Amino acid sequence: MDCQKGLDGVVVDQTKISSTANAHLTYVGYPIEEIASATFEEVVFLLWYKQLPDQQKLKKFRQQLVNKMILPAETIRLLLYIAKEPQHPMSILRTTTSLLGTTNDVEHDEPPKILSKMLTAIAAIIRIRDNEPLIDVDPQLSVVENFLYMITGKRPSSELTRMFSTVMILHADHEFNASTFTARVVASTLSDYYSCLTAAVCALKGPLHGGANERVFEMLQKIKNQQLDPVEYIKDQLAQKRKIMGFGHRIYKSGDPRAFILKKIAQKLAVETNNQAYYQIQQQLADYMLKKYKLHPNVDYYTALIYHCIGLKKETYTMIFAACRTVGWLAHIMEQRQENILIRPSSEYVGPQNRHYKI
Ligand SMILES: CC(=O)SCCNC(=O)CCNC(=O)[C@H](O)C(C)(C)COP(=O)(O)OP(=O)(O)OC[C@H]1O[C@@H](n2cnc3c(N)ncnc32)[C@H](O)[C@@H]1OP(=O)(O)O
Ligand SMILES: O=C([O-])CC(=O)C(=O)O
Repeated sequence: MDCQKGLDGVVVDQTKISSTANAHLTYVGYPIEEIASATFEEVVFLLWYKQLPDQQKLKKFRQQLVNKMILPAETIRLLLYIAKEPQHPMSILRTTTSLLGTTNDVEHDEPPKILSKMLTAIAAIIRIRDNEPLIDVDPQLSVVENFLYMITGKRPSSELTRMFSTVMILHADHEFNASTFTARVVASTLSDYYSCLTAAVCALKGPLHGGANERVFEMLQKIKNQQLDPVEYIKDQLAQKRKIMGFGHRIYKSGDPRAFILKKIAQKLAVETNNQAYYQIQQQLADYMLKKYKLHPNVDYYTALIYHCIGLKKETYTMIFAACRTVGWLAHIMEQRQENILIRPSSEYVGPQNRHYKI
C-alpha cells in the first residue's frame, strides 16, 4: 500500500455522527444550515443518540446536563491553584481535563456529566484568571445560557444566547478532524473518557487546528493597531512562507459551510459592538486570499471576531472551541467503543538498513 502523508483522503473508519461528503456538512443526516437553528441540547442529543428528542426528553436532558454542571469541591480547590499559572489557557485546560479524571469517577462517569463538567471548568478557568469570583449554575437557565453566565457573570440576552448556540452547534462535530481522530485513537486502546478528552485537547491546541482562532485575532489586532495595509501584511507573511491563519481546509476547497453562517454573526456583532474596523480588515483579507490563492476562510476565521465582540480575551478562544467540540469528541469516543478495533496503522520504513553494532 502507498504511504499517504497526513492520511490525506484516507477513509479510516465509518461513522454515523457527521459527514462532510461533497463539502456539505451534516449532523446525523441534518444539513448544518438547518440544524444550526436548533437548541444546543437538541444537537448534543442528536449527535450522541442519533435522533432528535421530543419535548419531554429534551426537557429532561437539559435538566440533566444543567444539574451536572456543578463541579466537585475538590476540583474547584485544585483549579483555583492551577488556573492561575502563567501558562497558556489551553495548557491549563489540558491539565484541567486530566484533573477532572482524578477528582471525578473515572470508571463510571458518562458523557452528560463529563460534558457539563468540561463547560463549567472552562468557564471557571476564565473567571479565575480574570480574578473574578466563580458563578454558581442557575438551574433555570439552559446549558448555553449557563455557560455564558458562568463566563461573563451576566445572564445573557435571548439574542446573544441564540447566536452563541449557533456558534456552539457549528463547532460541535466535524467527523475525523485531528482532535477527534486523536480521541478515537486513545478510545481504541479502551482507555477512559477523560484520557481520550485530554489527548483531544492537546491536538486541538495546535495552530493548524483549533489554535488558529486566537492567531486570527492576533493578526487582525496587529493590522488594526499598527495601521497596516491588510493586503501588504498578507504578502509579507506569505513571502516569509507563513500560513495565513483562518484560511484553507483539508476538506473544503470551495469554502467552509460553517464560515458562511459565522460571517453573518460576526458582521452583526461587529456593528452592534462598534468593531466594524475588524470586520472590514477581515473582508479585505478574505477577498485577497480568494482572488490570489483561491483560499477561503475556515471555521476559525470569523469566530475570532465573534469572541472578541462578546468580550472574550483572545487566549481563551481555543478553550471555547474545546467546550463546543467536547460534544463531538464524546460522540466519537462512544462510537469507537461500540465497534472497537485498535487503531494501529502501518508505516513505511525509509531509514538505514543492514547496520551492525560491534562490541
Ligand atoms: C478547525 C480547524 O482545524 S480549521 C483549520 C484551522 N487552521 C488554520 O487556519 C491554519 C492555516 N491553514 C492551514 O495551515 C491549512 O490550510 C490546513 C492545515 C488547515 C489544511 O492543510 P492541508 O490540507 O494539509 O493543505 P495544505 O497545507 O497542503 O494546503 C494546500 C496548499 O494551499 C496552501 N495553503 C493552505 N492554507 C494556507 C494558508 N492558510 N495560508 C497560506 N497558504 C495556505 C499551502 O501552502 C499549499 O500550497 P502548495 O500546494 O503550494 O504547497
Ligand atoms: O476537519 C478539520 O480538519 C478541521 C475542522 O474544520 C474542525 O475540526 O472543525
